[in-house]
Amino acid sequence: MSDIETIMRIAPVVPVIVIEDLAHAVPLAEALVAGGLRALEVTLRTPQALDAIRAMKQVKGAIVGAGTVTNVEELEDALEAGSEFIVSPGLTEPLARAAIRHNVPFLPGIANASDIMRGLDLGLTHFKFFPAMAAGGLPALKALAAPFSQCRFCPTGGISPENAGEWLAFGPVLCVGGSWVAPKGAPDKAAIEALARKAVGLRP
Ligand SMILES: O=C(O)C(=O)C[C@H](O)[C@H](O)COP(=O)(O)O
Repeated sequence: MSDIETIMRIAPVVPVIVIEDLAHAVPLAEALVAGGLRALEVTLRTPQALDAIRAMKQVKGAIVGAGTVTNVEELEDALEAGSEFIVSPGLTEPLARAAIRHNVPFLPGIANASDIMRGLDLGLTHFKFFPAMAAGGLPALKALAAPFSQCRFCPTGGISPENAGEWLAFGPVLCVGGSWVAPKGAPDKAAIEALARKAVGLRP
C-alpha cells in the first residue's frame, strides 16, 4: 500500500467526485485517467458512492479513494469497498486512530493551528486544507505552514484552474483538490480528458 505522500504526488490535482448515477462512474474515471489524473476522490455524499468506488477501481491506472469520510463507520465501509486512500473534511481522534489502525493512507482536513497540532500528536503530517479559499486562501496557509515545516498540504474548496497554479507554487502544497475536473452529469469523456490534461499542466 502506498503512503499518503505518494498518492499526493501522483498528479497536481485530485478530482473531487460526486457520483449521482452509477453509470457515470467508469466513463468519468476512464476520462480522468486518460488525461493524467490517476488519484480519484469519490465523495461519500451519495448512496451510489461505494458502488462507484468498486466500479472505478476496475479502470486501469486509477487509484480510487473515498472522500467526505467523517466517522469510523464510513471509513470501514469505504475500505470494504476497496478505497485505496481516505480523505476527510476534518480531523477527529477516533477517525484518525481508525485510519492508522487500518494502515490506510489518510488525508484529514485542517483549518487552523490546533487542528494541525492534534494531527501531529497522532503522528500525522499530511493534511487537506479545507475549506481552502473560505478559510483565508493562500495567505492563511502560508501563515499556518510556517511553524509546521514538517507538514504538507492539499488545499481543497474553491480551487479553480485560475488559482491552482499559485497554490501549487507554494512548496508545502503537494497537490490541490477540486471538483472542476469532474463536472456533474453524464460525462463528456473528451471534454473531461481535456480538463484533466490542462490540470496536469497547472504545476508551475
Ligand atoms: O466533500 C468533502 O469531503 C469536502 O471536503 C468538500 C470538497 O472537497 C469540496 O467541496 C470540493 O470543493 P470545490 O472544488 O470547491 O467544489
